[in-house]
Amino acid sequence: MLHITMIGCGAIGVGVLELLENDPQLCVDYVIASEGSKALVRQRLASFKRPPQVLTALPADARPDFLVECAGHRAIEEHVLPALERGIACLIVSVGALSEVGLVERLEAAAERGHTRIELLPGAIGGIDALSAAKVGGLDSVNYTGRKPAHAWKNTPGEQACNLDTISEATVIFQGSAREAARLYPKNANVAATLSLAGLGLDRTQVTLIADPHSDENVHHFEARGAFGGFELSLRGKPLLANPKTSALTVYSVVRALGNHAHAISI
Ligand SMILES: NC(=O)C1=CN([C@@H]2O[C@H](COP(=O)(O)OP(=O)(O)OC[C@H]3O[C@@H](n4cnc5c(N)ncnc54)[C@H](O)[C@@H]3O)[C@@H](O)[C@H]2O)C=CC1
Ligand SMILES: O=C([O-])CC(=O)C(=O)O
Repeated sequence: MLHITMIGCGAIGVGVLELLENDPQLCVDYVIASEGSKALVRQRLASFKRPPQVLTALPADARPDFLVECAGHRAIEEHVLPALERGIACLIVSVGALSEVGLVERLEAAAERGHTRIELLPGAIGGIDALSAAKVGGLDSVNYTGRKPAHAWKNTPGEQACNLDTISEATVIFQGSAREAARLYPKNANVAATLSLAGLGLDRTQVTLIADPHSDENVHHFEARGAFGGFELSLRGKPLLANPKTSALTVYSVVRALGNHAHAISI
């Protein structure tokens, strides 16, 4: 059985725990929550058959097989970097955080010192295997379009680009590089950052973001061209009820990654 520690227990974390509850090969022993959310997280986990212990930091003597981050940028600084130094393999969901200058290098250095590894999860997007394989032969272009319901862009610069409450048709709220998208839309930058890291990097990956008052899905579309030929992928993700900015596929992506480590055959 693999022993897991999970950082963050919001929309993704709870979804993952629900799906792992009856898995005999995976056990989440600890959930790391921020001090202010500990009580709420304990309440969320009260109905679980084998609720993990809720702590604010990994105990010094704990040695989980994997630490899974489902919390955000600050959690990478607070928990992932120290865990890597301790030799604990980490799975990261908040890939958008890696757009911060220098963070990729710091994660690599910490993993090297701890003789361990970091796995960036595909989360809400698919086709990352094909894109990163295509990169080996050389890529010419990667263009990504993210289309979400208008209300999913609340509290972002999308509010300055248009009136999200009254637009009557799909409206482009951003066009530019993945680096600029990550700077302006840090909470919606995970897919753009994942495509950039797998493909052409933050400066050469082109991003368009759209607020669509008629959509109830998070639609991720990208087109890649290079020596391998070309491909395009459109993924219409259902948002999670608990957080409409997050697609349900992200939860399944975490469960798949953990299952691949636990089971004899990985796919
Ligand atoms: N790779 C991808 O495709 C996707 C990645 N994400 C990312 O996953 C992360 C989690 O998403 P959701 O579960 O929807 O968010 P959420 O807001 O529902 O839950 C996040 C939880 O993490 C906790 N948290 C925040 N900082 C923490 C810290 N320093 N230590 C411990 N706990 C902390 C919060 O209290 C909250 O309970 C976000 O960073 C989001 O951007 C979300 C969707 C797709
Ligand atoms: O669809 C999702 O779950 C998240 C998303 O757009 C992003 O962070 O890039």
